[in-house]
Amino acid sequence: MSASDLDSLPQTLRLKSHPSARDRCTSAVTFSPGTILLSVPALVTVLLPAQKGHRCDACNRQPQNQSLKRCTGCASYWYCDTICQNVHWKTQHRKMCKDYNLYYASSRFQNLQAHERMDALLLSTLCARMSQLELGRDSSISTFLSLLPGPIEIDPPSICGRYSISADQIKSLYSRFGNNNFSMHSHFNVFGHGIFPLASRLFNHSCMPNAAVKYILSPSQLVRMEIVALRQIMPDEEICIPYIDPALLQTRAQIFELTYGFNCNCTSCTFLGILGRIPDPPKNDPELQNLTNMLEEFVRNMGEISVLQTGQSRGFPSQLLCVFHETFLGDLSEKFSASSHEGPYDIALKAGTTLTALYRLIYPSNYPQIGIHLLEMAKTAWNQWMQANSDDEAPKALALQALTLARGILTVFGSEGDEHNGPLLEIQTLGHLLQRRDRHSGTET
Ligand SMILES: C[S@@+](CC[C@H](N)C(=O)[O-])C[C@H]1O[C@@H](n2cnc3c(N)ncnc32)[C@H](O)[C@@H]1O
Repeated sequence: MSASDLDSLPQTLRLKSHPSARDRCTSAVTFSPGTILLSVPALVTVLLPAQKGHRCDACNRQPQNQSLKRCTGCASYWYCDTICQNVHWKTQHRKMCKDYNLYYASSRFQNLQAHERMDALLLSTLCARMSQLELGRDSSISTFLSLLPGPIEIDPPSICGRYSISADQIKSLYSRFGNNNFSMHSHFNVFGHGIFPLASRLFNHSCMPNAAVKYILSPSQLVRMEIVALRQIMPDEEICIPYIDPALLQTRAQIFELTYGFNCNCTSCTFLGILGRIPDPPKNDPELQNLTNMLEEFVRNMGEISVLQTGQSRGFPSQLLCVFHETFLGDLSEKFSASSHEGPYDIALKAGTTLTALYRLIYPSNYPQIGIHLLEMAKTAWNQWMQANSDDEAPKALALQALTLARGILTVFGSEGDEHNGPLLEIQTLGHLLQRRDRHSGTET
């Protein structure tokens, strides 16, 4: 491959060999939590169908107080303004515009499943981009072609537009899709799929990652991916990101094998491997109550570092094994979501407290999902405080405590996605309300 993409690697990162994953990215320095380890622009992106017309097809932002303008050629692509339209036209759309509507309506596209359609559009866009650049001479495309192919060979879908790219080259591009491409999100809601070759080349997976991925949306620019340190990373430590949600405790091994072609041997997988088969959680209330009490107490005494991060299973109470059953987490989240907005708030807060303990066990510290959950807990406790008739100030104290923890975690992750309505803004607003509002008079004190 052209070495240029790796030549532009920040001096703080090193690529070293890995026994089974070819290479691994290590740190050359000590990174503190919240440091941006890498920032790279997308090679190409495609919006989810539900986002079309709501986000700009070039910069992927959701503009406020401004309507998007349609491409006058195909009327199927939307832009903030002529700057975004020109960027997109020059980098990819020119080669697809004329054929897009016929292709989209064709049975060869309509017969595809939703995820295959996203792949077909991303592959078409990648080919359009390649044919507008000099084939193979662009460092990002060379990097993409140097990525490890996925474990299963699948025929590529037929694509939109005509390019001087051979069927073999298209096959070769598509063989890298399943295990290298990214779902992009803004405030933890997925809005599209994107290709970021250098990030794919560098970062292996861990279920206890020390870094996480976020997306920066800016006017007139393609989306940027940033890799953020979740904790202190020491020199020579491998930097890993999560490819999928580590909370998929039972199904993740199969996903790694089928989609990515590896067996994960991170501390979390080692821990679960030693403990063996995960039993079903109890169904009846008293037993469930005992279990949740035990889990919360275990996590309270666990300290900052989870046992799934140390991989040390000695002393882990066997009665707690069933909390790793995916149905346990699923049932708790359902219970919390069902009553966190409209109540009964005490039921939501009880399920939410157990869920916080479970998250602290299965995710590394500062993992953004814990922060998002704590923010929801703070909002629920606020709702309870607003609704209560008594002088009980406990919900307010809980809201403040959850908000402080959420702020700490989400500040490490930093700003990302759309510039409006993000969790950091919600934290600021709720913090302001909690500090200044008197529940009884509804006035600021
Ligand atoms: C996005 S690439 C990661 C970069 C890769 N190490 C390289 O040298 O290009 C994804 C592929 O890397 C390998 N991989 C990633 N994480 C791994 C892990 N934790 N253990 C073993 N292999 C891994 C798998 O082959 C996977 O399909």
